[in-house]
Amino acid sequence: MGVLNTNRLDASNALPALGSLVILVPLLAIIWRVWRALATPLRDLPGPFTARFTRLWYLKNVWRGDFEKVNVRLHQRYGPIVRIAPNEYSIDDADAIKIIYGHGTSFTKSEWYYAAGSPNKNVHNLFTDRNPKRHSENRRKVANLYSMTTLLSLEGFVTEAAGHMVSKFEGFAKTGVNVNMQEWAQYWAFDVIGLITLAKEFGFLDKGADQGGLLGALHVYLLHCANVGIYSEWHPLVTKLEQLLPGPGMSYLINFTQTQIAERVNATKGDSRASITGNDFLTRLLKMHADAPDKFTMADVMGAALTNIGAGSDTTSISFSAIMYYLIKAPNVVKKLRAEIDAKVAEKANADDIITFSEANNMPYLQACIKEGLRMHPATGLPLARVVPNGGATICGRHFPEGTVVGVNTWVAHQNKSVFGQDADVFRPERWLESPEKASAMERYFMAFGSGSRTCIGKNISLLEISKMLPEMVRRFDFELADPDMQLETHNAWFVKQKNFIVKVAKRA
Ligand code: HEM
Repeated sequence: MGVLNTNRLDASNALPALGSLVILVPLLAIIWRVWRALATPLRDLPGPFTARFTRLWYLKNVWRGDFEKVNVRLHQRYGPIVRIAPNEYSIDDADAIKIIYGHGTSFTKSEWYYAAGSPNKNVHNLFTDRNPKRHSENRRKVANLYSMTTLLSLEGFVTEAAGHMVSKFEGFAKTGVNVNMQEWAQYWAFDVIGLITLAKEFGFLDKGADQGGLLGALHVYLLHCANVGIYSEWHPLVTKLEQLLPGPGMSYLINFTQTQIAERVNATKGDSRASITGNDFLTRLLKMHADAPDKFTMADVMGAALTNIGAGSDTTSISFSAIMYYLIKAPNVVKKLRAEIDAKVAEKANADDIITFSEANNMPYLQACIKEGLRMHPATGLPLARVVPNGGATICGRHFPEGTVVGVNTWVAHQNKSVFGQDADVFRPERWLESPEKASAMERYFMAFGSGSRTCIGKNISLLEISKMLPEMVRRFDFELADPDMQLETHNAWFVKQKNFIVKVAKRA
């Protein structure tokens, strides 16, 4: 009894103490946030009011899925520097690119990137690594594989997948079904990357459907990066919770890649000479491993294969769909483009053959259309966040203390009227062909593939794929929106993906 009584006494004492804590902790948190907002030397910089005190403003707006538009509006309202979180600023200034992203700069990727990789801080990949020395060592190991010279030796795979996509679209033209362009572009992009990397299509084009829940899993991954990245200290816990979600998801991707690697290793019985005869990425990666097993481990082989497969489909399909969308909306551009393609095709020995990369590269208007589509709708839709290095840095004439996070959102950059002209919001490929000076000024602020030492390693893969696929679509088919009044809807979860880009396809009249 006595013991019971004591307990009751303890509990009644504890309650008010707990109550005080419940009030005190949030109060201290508020005081600390207000103090931090007032104490920063950047307090006069503009931005949404709540973003001064909490990252929740940024999280709420990213979660809504249209941050690229919000970000453009913020700069229209507040000017070239806008606060988007207590210690984070979005920048719109072409001169800032060299300072923040230029080769040799000491700016590092921000904590946001931690949530895009493994929660285990000892596991790194090219995209997420925030250690510049280690990143550049690892990038150097594989850079040659992504050079255009190497990739051109894989052009046969790209031709094969383009042929497959064309035959699918011939089928759609016959049956007259509505086609979700972004989805089919993603099936194609997955199968090309499968061929380039493993000499095998994943089966997306064949089946016309997601394989193994991969697309769903990538979507969850992207939602995670975009949102959890803002509170990346929660990354390990949220990752654990996500593992409880049903479906094979990312494990399908990992298992598929692992199986392909194991099959190839078994087939060649570890003898790298047998695999030298092939020329896909895996063959080359296994050869690099055989030549220097300590320097290029099997984990490096797996990492590079996974990078291709994980990063190569959303980006390429969004970009390809964007170009197609703007072409459908601009019949005059299509007319001009077709004239260029037809003239090139007339020089081919066999008009039905898929256009070669060299032919595509010699079509300036085609290249301008690709560039303009990538400008109007770049794949990434959040600021590419970097940490100001020791000693601080001056950006837009303003000193930022070390540790501040700054970034340029590609959507903001590409809508800058002082760089791209008063008609920056119009799809007009001609702007890239008007004068070399103008083109190089725009090039400086063209960030579809990022910038500097962390620029996209897969850029050449995508340009090779798109340069061959786009002219085939344009020269063989007529496209129109299934609903002529359709307003394009997108969702921004790091990548700005089209949601309702549904088209009708007909054989070219
Ligand atoms: C049109 C297609 C593509 C677009 C628009 C695109 C866009 C980008 C952008 C903007 C970055 C910089 C990100 C940052 O600074 O945070 C980037 C980096 C990267 N991309 Fe791509 N990408 C595309 C295709 C690919 C492909 C096909 C691959 C597959 C190999 C790939 C792999 C990577 C990797 C590994 C990085 C990180 C590079 C590094 O930090 O060293 N991308 N990409």
